[in-house]
Amino acid sequence: MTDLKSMLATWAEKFRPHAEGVDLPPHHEQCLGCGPDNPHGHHLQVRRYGDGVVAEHTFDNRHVGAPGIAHGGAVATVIDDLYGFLLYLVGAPAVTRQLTVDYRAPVMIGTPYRMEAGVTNQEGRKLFLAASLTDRDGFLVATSTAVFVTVGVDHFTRGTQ
Ligand SMILES: CCCCCCCC(=O)SCCNC(=O)CCNC(=O)[C@H](O)C(C)(C)COP(=O)(O)OP(=O)(O)OC[C@H]1O[C@@H](n2cnc3c(N)ncnc32)[C@H](O)[C@@H]1OP(=O)(O)O
Repeated sequence: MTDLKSMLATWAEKFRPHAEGVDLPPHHEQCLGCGPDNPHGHHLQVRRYGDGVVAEHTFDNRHVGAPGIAHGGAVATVIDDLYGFLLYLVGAPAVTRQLTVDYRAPVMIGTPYRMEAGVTNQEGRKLFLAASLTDRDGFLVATSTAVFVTVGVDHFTRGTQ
């Protein structure tokens, strides 16, 4: 299990501008969205793309809802985690206050999708975010918006009390 101390020790290296196209580091090793050591996780790999972030992602049989189709909650999980990489570029930790997903078409198991996310507006502590998921033909499968609220490190100590 990732402890808070080791997670925070790596944050200065994460919450800074990263070069275009580079792989961004996971939030921590056990993160459900991107942690490489979480056997139940999505192992999302994300790159900086201009002012936003991009990932190519394929859902597998651990994430099935209806046969052959990704569970909507799994799709929302990955989108939520993708937003978490924008925080590196913003330069401050934040958490999801509101997340909406418009499921325009089924997300198929075993099919690669391109996911993009960016910041549409920032007002004080509030970050307004948007994301999209498209297939290889550029067909729009899902769109999303979210409101994240920046928090201090003390927010994360709650999980260790
Ligand atoms: C390190 C990053 C890892 C990223 C991993 C992926 C993301 C995640 O999974 S995060 C986990 C899920 N999210 C959570 O657990 C968060 C739970 N919620 C909370 O802890 C609190 O509600 C928290 C911290 C978000 C906000 O609480 P608090 O600090 O009291 O702020 P609060 O005053 O309620 O709201 C802050 C501002 O947001 C505004 N706001 C709240 N909800 C909304 C909304 N839906 N739309 C627009 N604005 C909103 C408020 O009006 C307020 O605005 P202003 O400052 O102008 O008055």
